[in-house]
Amino acid sequence: MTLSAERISLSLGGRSILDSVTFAAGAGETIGLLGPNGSGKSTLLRVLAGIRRPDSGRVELDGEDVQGMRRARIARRIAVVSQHSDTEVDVTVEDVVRLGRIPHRGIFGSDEAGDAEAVEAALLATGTDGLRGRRWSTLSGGERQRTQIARALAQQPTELLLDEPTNHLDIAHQLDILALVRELPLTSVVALHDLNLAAMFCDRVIVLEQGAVVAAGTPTEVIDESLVSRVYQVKATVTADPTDGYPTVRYRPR
Ligand SMILES: Nc1ncnc2c1ncn2[C@@H]1O[C@H](COP(=O)(O)OP(=O)(O)OP(=O)(O)O)[C@@H](O)[C@H]1O
Repeated sequence: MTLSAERISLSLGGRSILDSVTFAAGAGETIGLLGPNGSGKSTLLRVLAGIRRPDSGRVELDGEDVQGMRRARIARRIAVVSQHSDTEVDVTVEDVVRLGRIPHRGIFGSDEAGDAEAVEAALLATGTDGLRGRRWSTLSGGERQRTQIARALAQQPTELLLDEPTNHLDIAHQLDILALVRELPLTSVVALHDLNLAAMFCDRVIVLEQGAVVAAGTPTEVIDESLVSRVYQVKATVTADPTDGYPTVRYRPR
């Protein structure tokens, strides 16, 4: 269960958006995708999910080219939580989570017991079981985000791609969602802005700047004062947390 990108390049509107991006996520790894606004994180996630075709390079799922795979087959493997997941129809939380089961429906219908079990497990894991009957339009931003993550989990993917999943979440839910992602036996690629959370929950991080990978490795190897200053143009003090050793970033005013 590995997802890899090999020299992915993509231009949009005459501008280079992804520039020869290469990386491989091993089975069960949580990879943090870091980089400033507009550095190409969401675009790379879309390419990894087979939603956007790169100009050159290839994405492989267990060694197979994603571009050659049927959509339904990709959807049984890869679940995506995008930044602006929304729904036009005013359905309930449970209905949204149940959408995650669509890729598993065969021509002879679905495994109803399996579907119900997956939906239940996803609701429980994300703490949305208490919201199951609530209408989407009545949910807060954080509740919507957790519902979308539940939908992705109900899909029972082997790879999970999340675009800023902690957006809108309070601190407790940020910690809970990232702990959950890390504990799941899935390969996850997570776009994140918060370097401290990335340090706490990612096995490895990849840093993009103007579409190119400028650093990659464990959070301890990558997240340091020079990176924060070079890539984000922010002065910071980075220390190793005395308890767990993770790099801890304290920003200075600009
Ligand atoms: N369809 C498009 N046409 C032209 N430019 C695009 C298109 N989609 C994205 N871009 C540009 O590609 C660049 C990368 O965008 P992307 O959304 O991947 O960045 P990001 O790192 O996810 O940013 P953020 O942190 O702000 O979410 C941006 O400059 C964006 O304006």
